[in-house]
Amino acid sequence: MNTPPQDTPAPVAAPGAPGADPRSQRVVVVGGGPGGYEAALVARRLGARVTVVEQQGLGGAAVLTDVVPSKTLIATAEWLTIAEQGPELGIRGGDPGEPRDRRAIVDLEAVNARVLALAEAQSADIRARLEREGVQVVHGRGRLDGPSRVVVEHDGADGADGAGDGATTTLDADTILLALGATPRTLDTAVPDGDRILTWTQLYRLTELPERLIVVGSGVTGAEFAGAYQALGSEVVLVSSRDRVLPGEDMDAAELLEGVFRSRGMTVMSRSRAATAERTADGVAVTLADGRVVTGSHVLIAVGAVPSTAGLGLEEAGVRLTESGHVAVDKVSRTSVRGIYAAGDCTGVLPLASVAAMQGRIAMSHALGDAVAPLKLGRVAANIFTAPEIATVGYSEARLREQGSRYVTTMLPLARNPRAKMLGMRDGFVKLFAHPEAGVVLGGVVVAPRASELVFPITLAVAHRLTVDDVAEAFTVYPSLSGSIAEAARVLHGQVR
Ligand SMILES: Cc1cc2nc3c(=O)[nH]c(=O)nc-3n(C[C@H](O)[C@H](O)[C@H](O)COP(=O)(O)OP(=O)(O)OC[C@H]3O[C@@H](n4cnc5c(N)ncnc54)[C@H](O)[C@@H]3O)c2cc1C
Ligand SMILES: NC(=O)c1ccc[n+]([C@@H]2O[C@H](COP(=O)([O-])OP(=O)(O)OC[C@H]3O[C@@H](n4cnc5c(N)ncnc54)[C@H](O)[C@@H]3O)[C@@H](O)[C@H]2O)c1
Repeated sequence: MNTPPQDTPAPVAAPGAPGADPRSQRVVVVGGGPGGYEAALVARRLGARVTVVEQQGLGGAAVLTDVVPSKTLIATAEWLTIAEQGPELGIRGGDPGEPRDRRAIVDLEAVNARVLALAEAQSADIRARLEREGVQVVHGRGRLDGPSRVVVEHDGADGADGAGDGATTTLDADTILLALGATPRTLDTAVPDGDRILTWTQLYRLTELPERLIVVGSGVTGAEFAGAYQALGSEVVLVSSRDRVLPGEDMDAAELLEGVFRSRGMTVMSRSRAATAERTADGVAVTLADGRVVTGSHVLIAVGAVPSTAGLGLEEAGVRLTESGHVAVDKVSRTSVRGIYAAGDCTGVLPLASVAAMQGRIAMSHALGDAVAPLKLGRVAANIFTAPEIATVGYSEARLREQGSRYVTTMLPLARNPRAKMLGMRDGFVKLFAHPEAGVVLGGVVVAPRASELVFPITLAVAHRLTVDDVAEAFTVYPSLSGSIAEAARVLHGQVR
């Protein structure tokens, strides 16, 4: 898990505490992604008058272009990966065939239509929920006009606001939450055209599978899409500027995944920085910094994201931004301006939907004088939706080493687990980290199909400071994949003194 240090602006008093009646508080949330809409619900529950300003659609990038669409696409890829086991498990004709043969059975237009319909429906559900709870939703682009006012610029796209091009609405606020999110980082020398040179938000317009997809960037986004498109039937070249895929993740997990990618026929180019991407007569050409040229039918640029904080009057209002343009916040989501909070990807704390939502909830509890516990990054659970999935929780091994913490660890290969053998699963492992004397579980990594579901017992152990003996003594079903978690805890029992 990646846990960048948090900036700590000078402490300021919570505007709603102590004694202020939340019902007299006007809260304006700018940005309706998980950071914003979860916060709006908490603020309403605490009795405040709440307005959410959103320019794109409720649910934000998480629902409309990032989490929901990518995981829905990956669901189709996952079915094809499972079907590969068909012949081994005695199913005649169950094998979807070599990746290139899948082009005949995958209807990408139908896949993407499903993806987009699901995202739209979820966005509509969130809007309906907010309105049902009494949150006012205003469509438009919000910007700060000083420390306690938001001006909304309308583009006329939402008739419900009765506002047209150039019209503005002014919202005065006691508390403002900035939940602005981020957008794909692009390279000046690889300008996306939405057709052959693509960002991840543009992938869902494709009606046919890319014949040969070049993925630039081997972070979580690049790895997830490279794996998914390969499973769907595209030939995939993954261009990684670093030594290995997933440079920020558990090294054993990243090495295992890279091995799986290669064994499935993916070309993984490490220490290869893309310098330019250009259209050719029938596709694209990516030129690497060392002069090599990689050709393909399409290229996906997945080189990170930039916070959506520019041009919104933040610094003019006194909100301190970091060098990378993120809003500097402390562990209760306060910015450098009293009454202005920030949550989610625009803060750069840890770009996950779950963390954004938690930061937003914490901000509102703090602002409105409710009980609040600061954000604890050492407990976050995350998952990389590749095949196999990589789920992590708590402290990573890199972090434990970095901070000089003493720990004991064990890693059990999934191939030894009886249920995994029955299911024909080979690639994966369970790894636990624990304190060498107290035996408290500090973190863990699960690499397995559906690791996102399997990791929860470790999440509970980390959240409640359970020991390896607590985990080892709990019953697990026989046979089950989660049996490996209890088994790993039993191994660690012998190492804890
Ligand atoms: C491809 C991909 C897959 C991902 N998958 C996962 C995953 O599986 N699990 C996970 O936990 N995380 C995942 N993430 C990360 C996750 O998407 C983000 O952490 C999450 O979206 C952050 O939520 P947010 O509320 O900060 O911002 P966003 O979801 O980006 O929402 C911000 C909203 O604010 C709006 N906005 C911005 N500026 C203004 C303005 N001035 N006025 C009005 N509205 C404005 C934007 O239009 C947007 O709708 C993924 C990211 C990517 C790129
Ligand atoms: N499943 C999930 O929860 C999920 C999925 C996707 C993203 N995310 C979140 O988003 C964050 C960002 O992930 P990301 O992958 O979008 O960005 P990232 O910044 O983590 O990775 C981008 C990668 O691109 C490489 N790169 C940059 N320029 C390059 C070039 N010119 N040529 C080749 N490689 C180049 C970088 O070295 C880096 O490794 C993650 O840390 C994660 O928190 C989460």
